Amino acid sequence: MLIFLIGMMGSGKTTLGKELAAELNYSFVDLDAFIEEKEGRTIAEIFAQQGQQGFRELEHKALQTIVANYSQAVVATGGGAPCFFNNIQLMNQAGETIFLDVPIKMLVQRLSQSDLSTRPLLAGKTQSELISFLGKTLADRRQFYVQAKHLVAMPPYTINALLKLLLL
Ligand SMILES: Nc1ncnc2c1ncn2[C@@H]1O[C@H](COP(=O)(O)OP(=O)(O)OP(=O)(O)O)[C@@H](O)[C@H]1O
Ligand SMILES: O=C(O)C1=C[C@@H](O)[C@@H](O)[C@H](O)C1
Ligand SMILES: [Mg+2]
Repeated sequence: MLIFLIGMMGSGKTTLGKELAAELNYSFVDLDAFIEEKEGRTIAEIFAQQGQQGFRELEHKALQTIVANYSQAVVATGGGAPCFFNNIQLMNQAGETIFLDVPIKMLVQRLSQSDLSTRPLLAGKTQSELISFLGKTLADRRQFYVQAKHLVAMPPYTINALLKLLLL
């Protein structure tokens, strides 16, 4: 089975995805890391050199490659991945999708403690700019995120709760 974790930057896709994959004895694939390795460039460099549109094209191709090459994996997607091309349908057809729905306040708390320079859409933003950007972005993206087959609202999540959701 392929399991895709989707949600905003800071919602815990990478953190939780690693734990879930270890629990299931599945491969763990981080879409952003997969793109960086394939390209030999960081996400920030790709944005700087090719813009967001160029990055979204690489992201779509990477997702197609993962779907074609993995059968048992937990995939932590990038925050915007479900919102471009037909990526959400692609993931829903290929496996199980879980939307990690985390309140903006908590995203801000977590992200302000992390390195924003690796996240080009957030780099250089003040705390109040971060709050308004995340609020607006989540409002735009929710229509895609809610197409996931499963929704987990609010932390704390437990691995057991996720396994139950997936009937595993
Ligand atoms: N359940 C949790 N409880 C507390 N902190 C958490 C939890 N999950 C993640 N974090 C923290 O929040 C930050 C963001 O988590 P993580 O990188 O897993 O998010 P992400 O969804 O993969 O974000 P991105 O889309 O930017 O890759 C990290 O600093 C991480 O330690
Ligand atoms: O939310 C987004 O649009 C992004 C999230 C990150 O995971 C990266 O995929 C990139 O920084 C863009
Ligand atoms: Mg991540």
